[in-house]
Amino acid sequence: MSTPSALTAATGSAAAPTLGPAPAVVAERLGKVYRTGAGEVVALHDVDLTVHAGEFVSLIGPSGCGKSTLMRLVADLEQPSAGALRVFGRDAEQARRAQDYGIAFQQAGLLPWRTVRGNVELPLELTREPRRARAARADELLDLVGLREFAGHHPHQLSGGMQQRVAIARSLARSPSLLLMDEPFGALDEMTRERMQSELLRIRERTQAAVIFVTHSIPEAVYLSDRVVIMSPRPGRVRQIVPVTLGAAGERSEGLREDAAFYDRVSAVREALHGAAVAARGMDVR
Ligand SMILES: Nc1ncnc2c1ncn2[C@@H]1O[C@H](COP(=O)(O)OP(=O)(O)OP(=O)(O)O)[C@@H](O)[C@H]1O
Repeated sequence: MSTPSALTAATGSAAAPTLGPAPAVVAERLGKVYRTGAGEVVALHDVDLTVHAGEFVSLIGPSGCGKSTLMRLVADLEQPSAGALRVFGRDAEQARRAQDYGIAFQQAGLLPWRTVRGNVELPLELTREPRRARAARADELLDLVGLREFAGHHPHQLSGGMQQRVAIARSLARSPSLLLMDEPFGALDEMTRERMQSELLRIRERTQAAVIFVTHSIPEAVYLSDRVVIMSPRPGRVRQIVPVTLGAAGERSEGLREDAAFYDRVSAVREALHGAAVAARGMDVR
């Protein structure tokens, strides 16, 4: 069950006066039911969430609670069964056509027959960007993720972390105002993962894009986010939203991971997650 205060915090800005840029994402009473041969699966029910322009929000919750489904709805890869969804004030299909967002999911999803440069340039080719502009943009992005010298390599010649960096560079090709990242670091070892998190903070500081980030790691969510959204077990709802308040992306250094304020936020998210699980078990006992 969602707490009223969490929902108020989550949706408050949906009704706020339209000052400043439109929120990156507004979901109102969003629902998704999958219909399969074996019956119906209610993946999301009454999800209310606002992600502000430039904000970093992580989604965390038990396996199967609908995190990826929510991302797929925002990306217009699935259609909602109920409720409303706006991406920068447009519906999800318009936002996809306007290329308001970039996507980086767990599998880097690179085309193996293309070079690193070819992969990064792909979104620009699809929109028929002139060759020279494409090359210049790819150079810029490969610099940003520290892979310029690997431009001519193919994905299989790179480590997992490097492949993810290529995927992130590609997701930034059209300078999106929103990045959708579904467990992008899930398959990486701990050291590489921490390095990638720091890089993502740096990239975010440079691009000022809003980010919706799915993860199973509480410390990762806290280290990266402005707010952590805790979802309840299926059918997924927003159970609670934990503000992180550890400073801007550019102010978060490696040392923060040892900071008492960091541990405090990690505990707050852990308790909220635990509360969501207990509440769900309570609901099941009927
Ligand atoms: N295409 C589909 N058809 C039928 N059911 C689906 C489909 N995609 C997802 N589901 C179901 O919807 C529910 C939510 O799935 P989803 O992948 O969104 O969860 P998740 O929170 O991202 O899980 P995880 O943390 O394990 O990645 C699950 O019960 C899943 O089995």
